[in-house]
Amino acid sequence: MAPSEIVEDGFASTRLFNQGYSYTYDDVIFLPHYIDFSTDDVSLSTNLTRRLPLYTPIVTSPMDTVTESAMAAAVASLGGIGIIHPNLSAQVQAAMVRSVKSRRVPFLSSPTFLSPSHRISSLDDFDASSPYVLITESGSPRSKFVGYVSKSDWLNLEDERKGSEVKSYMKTSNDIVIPWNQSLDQIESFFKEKDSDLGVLVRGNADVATESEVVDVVMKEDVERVRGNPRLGLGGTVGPDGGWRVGAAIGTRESDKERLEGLVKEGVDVVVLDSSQGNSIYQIEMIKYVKKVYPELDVIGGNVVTAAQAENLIKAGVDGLRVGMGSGSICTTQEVCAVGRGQATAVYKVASIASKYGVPVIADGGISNSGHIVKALVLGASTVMMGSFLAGSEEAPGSYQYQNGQRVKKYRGMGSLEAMTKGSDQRYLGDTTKLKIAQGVVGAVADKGSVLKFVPYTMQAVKQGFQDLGASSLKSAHDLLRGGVLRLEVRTGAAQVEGGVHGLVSYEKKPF
Ligand SMILES: NC(=O)C1=CN([C@@H]2O[C@H](COP(=O)(O)OP(=O)(O)OC[C@H]3O[C@@H](n4cnc5c(N)ncnc54)[C@H](O)[C@@H]3O)[C@@H](O)[C@H]2O)C=CC1
Ligand SMILES: O=c1[nH]c(=O)c2[nH+]cn([C@@H]3O[C@H](COP(=O)(O)O)[C@@H](O)[C@H]3O)c2[nH]1
Ligand SMILES: [K+]
Repeated sequence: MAPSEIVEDGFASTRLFNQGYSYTYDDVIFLPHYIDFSTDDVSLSTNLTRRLPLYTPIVTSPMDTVTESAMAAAVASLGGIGIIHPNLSAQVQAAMVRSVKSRRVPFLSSPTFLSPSHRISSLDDFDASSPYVLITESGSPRSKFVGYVSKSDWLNLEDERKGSEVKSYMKTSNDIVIPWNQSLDQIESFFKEKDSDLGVLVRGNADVATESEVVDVVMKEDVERVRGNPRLGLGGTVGPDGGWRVGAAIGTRESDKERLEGLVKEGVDVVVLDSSQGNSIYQIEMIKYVKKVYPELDVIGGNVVTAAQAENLIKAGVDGLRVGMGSGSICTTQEVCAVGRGQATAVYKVASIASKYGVPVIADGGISNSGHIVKALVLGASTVMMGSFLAGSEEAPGSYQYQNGQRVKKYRGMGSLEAMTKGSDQRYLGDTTKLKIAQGVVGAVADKGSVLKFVPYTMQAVKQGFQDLGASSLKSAHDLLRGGVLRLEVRTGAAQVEGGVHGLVSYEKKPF
């Protein structure tokens, strides 16, 4: 008798997920399969939506402590994509989309802009991310670059000159202007050639005020910082215009149609309808509206956790689905509303249906390690969306603080009272009730350094997981799972303890 006839090695996915349990990622484990390729042969290329391909299956969460321009540019440079959050004015959200799309290298700064007749009254006029104030003809980024002031130059001015118009002391130089779409190599040679420490990235006709735009200021050390990170080996997520691709989230209210118009004008590549329960008349109407008015734009619906919810949104016309209800690290939806689903089960069920229609699925929330990413992708997701995993990075909005001696960054739920009162009052208060109920918390996450460093390491770990499963691509993983070749088991409480580090007096966990 063959061994397979004597023992049953785990369950096929259909059997495991049809027992009436809501499984989380930690509840389930894959049994290893057969390796006949190296980790370098594993491709994680995928699709975010029907028409938007990615080299890396990473999507950043549209939350105000996770995704603004710097995060979206950095993750796009790694082959993933960022979704700009909507908890700010429509104009600022659209400007962030434009800013991401005007970059080819993930620099971080967002300098202050002034016109030649403005005055600097204190160091507070400099943005924390940049030691320079940039001077343009109109005082906004969208006009001709005329000069700059550095913090040290301003501090070294005699006291009586500090309050005068910046044009009287700014430095001017056409020598530091670099076209926005130059590569890291080209920018590096520029610094060598000009023997300069500072460059200003400019888009459009640098000589004409109304046709030019300052995209960023870059210092020599920025080039070295970006250069010092591991590369994923493939190109970034570049759109047809040569800039990074980027998405944005919107709601389902009437005012969101105007917000969307502004985003489309700036070339947004994909839009996410942001809701905890996407199977609603509001969302279905919004999907139909977007598909009718902007047929070229892919729209992601959600969130959903059941096959029935998913089918409704697919029939309404979505190009991608976001899966997860209450599984996020800052989410209290399951406690507050008694609704949701274990994330492993949710991803498996929704992806099983969505794949029949060719609609890619984003596994959203609950990811805290590379193993969770492997599980999400193998269970049928095409990408993973992450909040807490990215919120402690340099690229996330906000500055680091110290909490009990540890360097941390704030991370909060978009349904927390704090986030709701910041921008989305109207959305949350509904228009009829004044009672605010939080569905999320405000917290902090540890400093993780740059996503340019830890994301490539994480994806290397994901490739090793795929290799152990004998899957050299997402498609092959999904085929093995649906064909019943890949076997799974539920881990008991003791099995979960055994699978973690245990029995040591002390240890240091250094993933790379
Ligand atoms: N994934 C998850 O488990 C959860 C995520 N969140 C996050 O919190 C944020 C907001 O989620 P939600 O509160 O679900 O936002 P939402 O905008 O879908 O809903 C807020 C309220 O407004 C109502 N509403 C929406 N469109 C309307 C319209 N056109 N007319 C009248 N009423 C309308 C909804 O029915 C709901 O009562 C999102 O960022 C979401 O991702 C919140 C809770 C859970
Ligand atoms: O119940 C919730 N209340 C909230 O206030 C909230 N804010 C975000 N989200 C969702 O959580 C996801 C991020 O989860 P992670 O931190 O686990 O990656 C996000 O991508 C969202 O789907 C919320 N869910
Ligand atoms: K939760």
